[in-house]
Amino acid sequence: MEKNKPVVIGVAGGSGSGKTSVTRAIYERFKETSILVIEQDAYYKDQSHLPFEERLKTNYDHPLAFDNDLLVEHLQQLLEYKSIEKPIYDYKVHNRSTETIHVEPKEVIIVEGILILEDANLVDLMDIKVFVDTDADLRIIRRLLRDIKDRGRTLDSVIDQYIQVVRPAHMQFIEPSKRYADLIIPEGGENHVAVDIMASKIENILVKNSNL
Ligand SMILES: Nc1ncnc2c1ncn2[C@@H]1O[C@H](COP(=O)(O)OP(=O)(O)O)[C@@H](O)[C@H]1O
Ligand SMILES: Nc1ccn([C@@H]2O[C@H](COP(=O)(O)O)[C@@H](O)[C@H]2O)c(=O)n1
Repeated sequence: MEKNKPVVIGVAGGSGSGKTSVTRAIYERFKETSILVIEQDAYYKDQSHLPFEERLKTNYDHPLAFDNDLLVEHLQQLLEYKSIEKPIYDYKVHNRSTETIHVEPKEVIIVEGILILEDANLVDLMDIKVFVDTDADLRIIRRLLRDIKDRGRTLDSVIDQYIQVVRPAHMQFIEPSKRYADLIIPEGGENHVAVDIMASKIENILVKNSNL
């Protein structure tokens, strides 16, 4: 029997906005069905040719930092129910690992990342586009705590990167991409009403696709 077309949900938003929390909340709803998550961060360009000191200088909030061609190719493969080898990203060394993760296709695909609504080729593949909208003060506080705890950063480096790169790129690229969203979710994964609405929309699309 032929399989239904998978549903693709894009979860965008600024760094620290709560994209991962929203993604996790949706994942929990569909984990018994068939769901996978693709993080745009896994598709940061390979920088193995650069020494560590040079990799520190990369602007990781600019669209050109990502290998979106590979991300689009992988999404197209998953839409055809073909498996992929997803890259693994290491924030501590600012580079991809030499290893990959084998990902089997699923019925629900979540693509999550700061700049996924900025690329028309990615947007074209999405059935539902979400933007997690959280005030800048909360985003920087969350990012500070997370980057020091999980990503091997110092207080000074997080503040410096935020002022020099993250904030300007947010205003130039991320905030304007909000206009492509179908749903704008204030505050992230704790917004249970928004998560309920998304879950029922995903259910509807799954039913519709099964009747095609
Ligand atoms: N509603 C919330 N209240 C408090 N902390 C939160 C909330 N949502 C997320 N966080 C925390 O903020 C940090 C960033 O959230 P995350 O979901 O990873 O954001 P993003 O993926 O958009 O960068 C994480 O450490 C997370 O635990
Ligand atoms: N080597 C890197 C790569 C990325 N970043 C930052 O990560 C942010 C995106 O991740 P979120 O989970 O916060 O959405 C982005 O703003 C980059 O600045 C980094 O610091 N180092």
